[in-house]
Formats: sequence, C-alpha cells, structure tokens
Amino acid sequence: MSEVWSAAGLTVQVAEPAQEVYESLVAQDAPAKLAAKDPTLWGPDAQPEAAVRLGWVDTFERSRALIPQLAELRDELADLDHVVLAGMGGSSLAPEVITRTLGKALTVLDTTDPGQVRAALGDRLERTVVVVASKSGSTIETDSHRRAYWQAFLDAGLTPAEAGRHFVVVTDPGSPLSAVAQEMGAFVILADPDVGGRYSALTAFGLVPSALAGVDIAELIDQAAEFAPSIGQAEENPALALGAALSRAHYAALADDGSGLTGLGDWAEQLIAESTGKESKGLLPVVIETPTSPIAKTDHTAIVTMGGSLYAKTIPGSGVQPDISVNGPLGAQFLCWEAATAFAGKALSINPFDQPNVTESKENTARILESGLPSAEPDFVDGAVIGYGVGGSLEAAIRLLFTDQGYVAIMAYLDRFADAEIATLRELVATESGLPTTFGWAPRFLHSTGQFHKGGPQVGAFLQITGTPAEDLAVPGKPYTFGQLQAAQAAGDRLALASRQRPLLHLHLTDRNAGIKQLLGALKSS
Ligand SMILES: O=P(O)(O)OC[C@H]1O[C@](O)(CO)[C@@H](O)[C@@H]1O
Repeated sequence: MSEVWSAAGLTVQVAEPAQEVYESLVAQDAPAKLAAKDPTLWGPDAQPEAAVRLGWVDTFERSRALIPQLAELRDELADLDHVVLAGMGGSSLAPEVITRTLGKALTVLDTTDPGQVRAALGDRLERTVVVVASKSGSTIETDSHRRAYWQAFLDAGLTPAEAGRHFVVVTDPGSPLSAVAQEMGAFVILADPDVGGRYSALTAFGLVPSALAGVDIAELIDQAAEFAPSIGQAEENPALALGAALSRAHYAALADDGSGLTGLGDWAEQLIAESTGKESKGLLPVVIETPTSPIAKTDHTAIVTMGGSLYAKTIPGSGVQPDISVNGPLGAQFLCWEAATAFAGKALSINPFDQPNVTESKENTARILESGLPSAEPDFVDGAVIGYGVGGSLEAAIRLLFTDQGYVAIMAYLDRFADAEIATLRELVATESGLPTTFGWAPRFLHSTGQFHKGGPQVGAFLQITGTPAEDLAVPGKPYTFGQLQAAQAAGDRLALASRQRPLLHLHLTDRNAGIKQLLGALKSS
C-alpha cells in the first residue's frame, strides 16, 4: 500500500511506508525540533556536535548573499573558462551533481592518482580558475592539488600576483587554508561554519564552483526555500517519510531514474554512509548504474530511484518497482535528503553529524608517509596482478573473499577516467557474489563510505585495487609524491580494515590496462 508525500514539487513514494517510525518521530516532535535547529534532538552525546552542525536547515537563506557576489566574480574571471574544483567529499560531490545535471562543465579533482592530476594540470592551464574547497583547510589531497596548481602557474611564467588571480578559495573562517589563501592573493569566500561537509550542498561549497561553471544558483536556492517549510511539519513531510523508510534498510541501492538528475546518488552516498555508519549501525548506499543494474536484493535492501521530473514510482520500461522514489527539483532534493538523513539518525539513535572513523585512516596515512610503506609478501603473482591475501590465485582469491559476507566494497586507487573500465567490476562481483556490492574511486570513497566500512556493521569484504602509475608527480614543497601519497592512503586503509579482522584482498596492477582486463576476465570466465 504505497504512499506518497509531496511538498514544493518534490514527491517521495514509499512502497511499504515505515508508518510506525514516522509516527514515533512525530511523537518526539522531531520535525519541529529539526526545523528549529534544536541540538538536543539526537541526545546529550550528540548535542555538542549538533549545536554547530545544523546550519544546513536554513543555510540557503544566507546563501542568497552569494548570488550577486558570484555573478560579479564570474564576470571578473570571464577569461578563465576552465573551472577546476579541488575538493574531497562534501567539498566537491554536490557541485559535481549540480553541474552534470545542469549541463555545465566542471573538472572535479578529488584524486591523488598522478595520471589524473597530471591530466588536469595539462588541460587549458592558462584559462583555468581553480576552486580550492576545504572546510577544515587541512585535507591533504586538496592541499596537494593547491600546491601542484600553484607551481604549475609559476612554471608557466606567471608571477605570484598573476597566479593568485587563478584561485578561488572556499573554506571556513579561521581555517589554515584561509590564511594561505591570503598569502596567495586568491579570492576567498568564507562558508557557513555551522554546516558539516556532507550537508553543505546549499552553502558556498556547493554553490561557488557551480556558479563559476555557469549554473543559476538562485534557482537552486529558491527550490530549497520552497521545500523548507515541509521539514518542520508533522503531516505531508516527504523528508520524514524518506528518513523513516531509510532507517529500516540495511542497504539502499541508489539509481538515477533517467528523468533529469545525474549522479545524485554519488552525493547521497556520502551523506548517508558517513552520517549513519557508526556504532556498528547504519545503512550502506549502493550506487548502481541504472534501476535494473544487478544488486543483491537482501531482505533489507531498498531500491531507491531519484529523478527530476517523473511522477514517483513510475520508471518507464524498466519493470523496476522501486521501494522508494524521490522525484523533484535538485535544490529541494538536497534539503530533503539532508533532513531525511538527520531524521534517520534520530530513528537509529546515532549522531548523524560526526565521522569518528575517518580520522583513523587519515592518521594511518600520515604515519606511513612519515615512516614508509609497511612491507608485505605477495600471496600470488598472476600476470599483471600481484595479490596480497589468501587464495593462491586471482580467481580463487576473489571468490574466497566474498564467501559468507554481508557486502563487498571495491575500492580503486586508480584514474577514474583513464582506468574507467574497472568500474564494470561492480556488476560482475554483484552478480557472482549475490551480495550488495559497492564501487568507490579512491581516495574519494574514504570521505564517503569509508566511515561506514569502519564504523558500520562489520560484515564487509574489501577488494582494494592499486596500480603502478605510468609516471609519478611531485607534490611541491612536500617530501612525498602523489604516487606515494596514493599508496600511503591505500596502505593506511588496509591497516584500518585489518585491525577489524575484515576480509581484505589487495590486488596491485603492475600494468594497469593488462591488469584490468585480467581482473574483469577472471570474473567473466566464471
Ligand atoms: O572540506 P574538508 O574539510 O576538506 O573535508 C572534506 C571531507 O572530508 C571529511 O571531513 C571526512 O571524510 C568529510 O566529512 C568532508 O566532506
């Protein structure tokens, strides 16, 4: 008995509504408390963090001040028509969805792969404006990108003053990056400090790169403003219905329904995984290619479609009956999913605003950069693939990995453009294993599902893929290269996963093209 909730053009459809959860949240006055930004809603332990992480509830109103400022900046930088965004997780995922959906070009740099970074640096440098986005101002990937671009402009013969004009910095007031930005002579836009990264789509983090790429951000803000009143009401509350339904799932297969939004699942993945995956609880988003792509529908897997214009629940021609569908304008989608995640956190009795386990991998990485990679003996060498993990051969090791597990996480420390074919491994492993299978490009997944892997239910099996880069790239001013940083991040995450005795297979491709073909072939041959 499917039900539909609508507000301001956004519709949530739930095939089996979580009515008891919805009513329980209403009985606790959750909608009104959320709308009032009441930090007590998630209990005393979460209150200090919630007190400085609820700005997203109405940040879109404060973001209106950005509209004239960014229009002026875009005019000022009209000659720099190649917009590059250097940012991780919540500092880049929303602009990526916004510009892909609205058809504006944006180069998103959220990798430490030397080849991918080099390709960006070599693309129209003279016409490039680099948005360096980091709330904390201390994210090592983004700092490395900033250094590489700064050096590239100097190497191209620009003076420091001329180079500074090619940078727009978005960060929190008082962050280390805000000081560096002043020294660089960069344009600086300070963000709403009371909003965490994964909730920042409608703050400067989501809007500055999008506006510079040519998006009409006023429309996004208006869409959010029209939707906002609904999150505080007991009746006809789409976000509450969505949050209640999500809180009952263990896996949420997220797919665009093909009706206008592109890649919203990649943004929602971080929001949901990093917010709920803790205290061994939470739901794992599984971003799938299309509504009919292979997923393992366990009894706690919800198929969730997201779209711009279709009436909820109707997916033309796919035969898919989504368990949940969310259709409506992008600005309203952001606010709806953010509120839904906050409601789900309340229903799950977890703090939806912290990310306790992300720091662990970052600290491991820093230690490895300092002391060097831990040594490891290969378990097997199979053509272009070196395997570290039990099994004795590529095919045996892969099958052994996902036997009797809850889900499989594939984590690729590769170039998401040059090595794009490896992403087809997800469907192959999902089909072969019969398990919910995620695919994440690294290190961007470390800022998304990475929290869930370490803090969520400990039922994951992990397939980590690294590859020898064709050519490395220095990080100017640092004793490590991008390739060394990438390898240290992979090793740091292996340590974090091994410390939880989780099944882990590390495959290193000594020749990326050959190794990818070999790996895909190993699955196809089954
Ligand atoms: O904007 P920052 O501070 O660079 O952080 C980037 C991302 O890293 C995290 O802090 C941890 O993954 C995310 O919450 C955030 O979106």
